[in-house]
Amino acid sequence: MVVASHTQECLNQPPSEKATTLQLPVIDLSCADRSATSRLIVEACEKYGFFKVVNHGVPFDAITRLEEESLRFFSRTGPEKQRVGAPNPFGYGFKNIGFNGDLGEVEYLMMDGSGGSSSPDDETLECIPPDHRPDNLRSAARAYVEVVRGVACEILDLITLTEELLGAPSLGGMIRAEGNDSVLRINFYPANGGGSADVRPAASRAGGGDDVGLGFGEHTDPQVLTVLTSNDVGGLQVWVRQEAGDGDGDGDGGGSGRGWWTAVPPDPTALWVNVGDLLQAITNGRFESVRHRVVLTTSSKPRMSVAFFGAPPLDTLISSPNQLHHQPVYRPFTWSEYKTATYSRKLGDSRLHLFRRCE
Ligand SMILES: O=C(O)CCC(=O)C(=O)O
Ligand SMILES: [Fe+2]
Repeated sequence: MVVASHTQECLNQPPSEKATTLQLPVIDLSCADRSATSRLIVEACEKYGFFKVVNHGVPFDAITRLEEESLRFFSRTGPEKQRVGAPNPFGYGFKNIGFNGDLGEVEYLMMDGSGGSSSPDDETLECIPPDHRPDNLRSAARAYVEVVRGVACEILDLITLTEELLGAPSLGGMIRAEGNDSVLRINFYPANGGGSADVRPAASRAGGGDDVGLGFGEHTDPQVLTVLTSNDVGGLQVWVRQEAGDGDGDGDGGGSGRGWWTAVPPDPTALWVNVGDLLQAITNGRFESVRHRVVLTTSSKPRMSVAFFGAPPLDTLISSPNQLHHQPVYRPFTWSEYKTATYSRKLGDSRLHLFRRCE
């Protein structure tokens, strides 16, 4: 999938095309019929690469505690926040998303999401004076990772119940494995896109739109699966391919292929799941990793989101089971190789095509 990078030019500029609204799939994880749930998840992954999860079992308290502690952290002064170190890989970043010049109106914290007993960011924190250490935030993040990782594994286990994947190596096992490379990212987008509502360009105001800038540029997540939660401030948009949706937009807004940017209505009680690039490769392209972005609005409240990115240990070989292909689309590769390819490119750049087999 070719993904256009719109990020650079768009800092503080709302994207020109408007998002449509569309009913996105909702999965009830408490449903006792696991095969029916499995079918619904597979259908959602094939059609949208994205779905909402309700009755997921993550206690609302765990989410609100993490949000409150995160808000406390992001309310500190810039120099205080920077004391936790740059996000390399764990730490605090702002405006620069990643290492290759991508910019967004976002502050973020990268934390270990592996659920392992000793976490690499413990060492990073050793050098920070105790009164600057976000200890409460870290314990809230650990508690949250514990449960959200379980949800990610359950969803992956449900996917492997489908006939074609029966007998394939367990997808959930990849994220449960000792040494899994999962991470937690807490995003904080300023109210009013970081300025007053009047920062909107005239064209946007004339159109009656309330978008004020780009929080997080268009991209796909490189890992297996992302589980996202946010507060009640919207901004997330997903790209729905024309074959999947019945959107009423003009259908050629961004990236490759025809489709629509679709606004995801915020729901702090729900989780949202994105198919990542690795899952696209494992399913031989049957699932498509979803392109998404965050467009800031005139909300007087900051948007906060917490993304759990489920990833296997670095040396895990990514390949699709025989049942899923006559012709494998991608050559086998390790997560480590893929990660290197991802982090040496820009946020919106296409990466999976580098791993396609030569025809
Ligand atoms: O803030 C959001 O809703 C999305 C963030 C995101 O896409 C990411 O952290 O990869
Ligand atoms: Fe993302």
